[in-house]
Amino acid sequence: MRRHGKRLTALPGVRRGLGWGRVTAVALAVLLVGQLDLLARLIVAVLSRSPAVLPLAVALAAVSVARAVLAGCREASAGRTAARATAALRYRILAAAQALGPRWIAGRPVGELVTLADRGVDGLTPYLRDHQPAVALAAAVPVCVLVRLCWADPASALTVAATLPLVPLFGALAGRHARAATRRQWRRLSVLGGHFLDTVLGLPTLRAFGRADTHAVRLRRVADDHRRATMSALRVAFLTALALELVAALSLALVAVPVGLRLLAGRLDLTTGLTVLLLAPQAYLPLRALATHFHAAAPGLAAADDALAVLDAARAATRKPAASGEPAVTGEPAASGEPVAFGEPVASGEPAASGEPAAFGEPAASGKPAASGEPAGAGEPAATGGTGVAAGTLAPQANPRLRTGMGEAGSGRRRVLLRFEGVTVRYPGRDVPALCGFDLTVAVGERVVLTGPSGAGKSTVLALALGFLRPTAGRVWLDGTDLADADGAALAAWRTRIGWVPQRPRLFAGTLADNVRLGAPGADDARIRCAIGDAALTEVVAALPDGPATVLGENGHGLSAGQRQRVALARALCRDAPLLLLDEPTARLDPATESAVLAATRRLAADRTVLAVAHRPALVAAARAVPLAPARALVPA
Ligand SMILES: Nc1ncnc2c1ncn2[C@@H]1O[C@H](COP(=O)(O)OP(=O)(O)OP(=O)(O)O)[C@@H](O)[C@H]1O
Repeated sequence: MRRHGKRLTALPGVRRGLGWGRVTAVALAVLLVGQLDLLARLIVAVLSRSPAVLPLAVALAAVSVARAVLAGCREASAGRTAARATAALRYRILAAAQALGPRWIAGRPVGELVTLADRGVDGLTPYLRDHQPAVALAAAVPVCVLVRLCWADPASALTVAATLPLVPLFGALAGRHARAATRRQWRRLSVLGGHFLDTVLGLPTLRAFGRADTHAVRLRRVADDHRRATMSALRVAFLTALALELVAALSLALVAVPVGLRLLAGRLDLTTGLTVLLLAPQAYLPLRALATHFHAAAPGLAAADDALAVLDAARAATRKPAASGEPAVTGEPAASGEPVAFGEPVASGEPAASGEPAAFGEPAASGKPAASGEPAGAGEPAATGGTGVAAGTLAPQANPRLRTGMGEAGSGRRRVLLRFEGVTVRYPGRDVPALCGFDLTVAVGERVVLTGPSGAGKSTVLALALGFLRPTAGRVWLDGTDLADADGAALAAWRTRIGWVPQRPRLFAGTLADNVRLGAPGADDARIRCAIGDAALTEVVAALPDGPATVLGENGHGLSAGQRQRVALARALCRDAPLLLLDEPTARLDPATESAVLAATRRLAADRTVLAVAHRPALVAAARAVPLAPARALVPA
């Protein structure tokens, strides 16, 4: 519990809410003692027909109202705190998932993440709304009651003080089992959520292959596991409550019986006896309530483990390493294999580190490589391109030349936008790396197409360029910034300059225009229409009932796979980004549509940098081809 406490209190409003909860707990404890004290006196006054009845009744009514109002305010505040904190945590989980990227999300059952962000985070409400305020009450009330009992009857106070620790002691013993049981229950629930969503999403496939029944049986088995885990958690909760009731009842008997005997023997006055009998149960009550709230909060705390793990993973993934090597801004030629800093020109046509040929359609080398030792950034005439911008700047519009790539070609020098140096990527749990010692340099304005057999690591290269992955070895330079040095904000800025068409594009429920606008939230209708036209979608959209305003179903339901691909292309084109990353943009298209999309892509690529993956010769013919061999072929046996 303490493990989470500190981190959960860092959520917005929680610290203030807990502070207010502690203050009101003390006030409520004082009011409770006063209320019961007055009640005891009032009963005695009524029995003895004392004239103090009226003032005592008025005082009791006033204290009762004050207590009720304070308790109401406290509950409302706790509810508000919990709602605010859970909303913030949910947002952070989604932001963390976004920072971790699609590869991380794809690596775990999507239903688990949904269950975590939904029911898991909801489970924290009882912890923040009920359990935390109950902790404050459990600390304040017994102390106030004991102080009052000490004053009224020290013998009873001693009995209460001696038996009171038994309640938290039994609670803690049972709590250990409860924590393990609820942890098991939460695990089963997330597995169930994952299976359920996987089954629903894959229902068409399952039905087509006649496997829906088998999956239903599996789902039932997982649901049974969850039911058993839930029953086990409930059993622990019921047994704990029973044990605590017994402890409290026995403890009260130890207080009440002597008080009764002393009352009968006339060794205790009625007011004191009544005060003790009314107050003593109140010392145990908040501790028993705390145990109940603990059981209600336990599932949320189990989910908090997972939520904090996701946030930690995102922090680790986007943390800027302390002393990683800075790129040497020395002005050495790119071919020397040294890292090239942002703003450093590369001689056009000069073989890159990987020994690739000059970019397609670009004039051959006309400029000499910068002499070693010559400062790369400074001292270059502005017209020759790529100068004067500090290394590490991934922000958009860092250099307007990036927009077009013009000028560099003319001057014979082109600035390096992307550079992979001896990059190796090994996915967790895989013996063979996905990429091994990969080298590639992409200059501004270049069009490069990665080719190679399935599994050669083409999509992995794009994931590195997007900053979704970090290399196991080697370096990736994103516009002169080492990917290893790029933190979350730098990567977010870098991605604003990228138009990306993934291999399996994801469309969202909403209008077709909204799906295209996702790439450029401020785009007006004319720009959307233009992007739709460029992606050869005009006829498709015209045939839809409401044109671009037609509402699509989940993941573009209502469009063919090829049409969905083109919507994703339109989204990337609409973004008007200087760098396009295309992962098989024309897969799933018929030859006629493919050539229309290719023509549009080539037109747009004319003033952009393009790194594409393609098996089809049509796209390869329009750019510099970089063949990739599967890494296992490069790894010595
Ligand atoms: N998340 C992952 N976890 C483990 N291994 C992965 C993961 N993603 C990819 N791989 C492995 O890495 C290798 C390269 O995958 P990648 O998707 O980059 O290949 P590709 O060349 O794009 O293939 P295709 O042409 O079929 O899309 C493959 O062997 C694949 O099995």
